[in-house]
Amino acid sequence: MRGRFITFEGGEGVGKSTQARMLAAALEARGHRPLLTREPGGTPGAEAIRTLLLDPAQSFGPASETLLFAAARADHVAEAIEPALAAGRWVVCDRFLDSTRAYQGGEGGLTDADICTLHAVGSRGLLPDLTLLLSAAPEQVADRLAARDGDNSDRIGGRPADYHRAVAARFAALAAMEPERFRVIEATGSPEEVHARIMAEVEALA
Ligand SMILES: Nc1ncnc2c1ncn2[C@@H]1O[C@H](COP(=O)(O)OP(=O)(O)OP(=O)(O)O)[C@@H](O)[C@H]1O
Ligand SMILES: Cc1cn([C@H]2C[C@H](O)[C@@H](COP(=O)(O)O)O2)c(=O)[nH]c1=O
Repeated sequence: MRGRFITFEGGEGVGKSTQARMLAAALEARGHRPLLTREPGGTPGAEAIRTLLLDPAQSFGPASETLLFAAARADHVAEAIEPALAAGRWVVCDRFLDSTRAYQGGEGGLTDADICTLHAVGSRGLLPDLTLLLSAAPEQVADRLAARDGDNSDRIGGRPADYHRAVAARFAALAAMEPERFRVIEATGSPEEVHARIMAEVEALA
């Protein structure tokens, strides 16, 4: 039986990586052998593209930035995600297509339709079974981010607050457009409290 594909989405510092690790551990405790992975990245080639994309010393126009995310994803899907799903493993991925739609869509580069076309060509249109959108106001996670990053934001995380507000609005719009795939998870409270909300959604999937 094909495995399940679960993605975590949301803005900077809302707790996606923390919750992805907690979900993978919970699945392991239930006897699964999940693949825990991330974007951009997850394969040697995609990790190399990640280094380029997040390097503050690099500069890309909106279209080239979008194409690089799509190229990294195509490699990740072909080399890691699809083989794991085909082998019956669950895949837990920290960011995926919806991050490109929210971060690069509407920024003067490619349209949402263009991004979905690229995904159809590069990654055979693979969509998650469940997308967990972690939601918290930027001011609610500002302390977390400051403690984790200090002044060391990457090329995209370091963009102005207005950009990140627009990203949050696009995530919310995507979740409203696809309620069958998305679950919006309140990301405030302790990691354990957020994890319990997530497990309630994952139980419903299994
Ligand atoms: N529920 C929580 N309460 C308090 N701190 C948290 C919580 N969840 C995560 N953190 C801490 O906040 C910081 C950001 O969390 P994490 O790296 O999981 O977020 P993220 O969404 O993956 O961020 P980014 O997209 O910027 O990589 C980390 O230092 C983490 O330990
Ligand atoms: C997949 C993807 C990511 N981004 C941005 C979002 C973040 O600023 C970085 C990734 O860093 P993280 O610490 O691993 O969350 O990249 C993006 O703009 N578009 C995408 O498709």
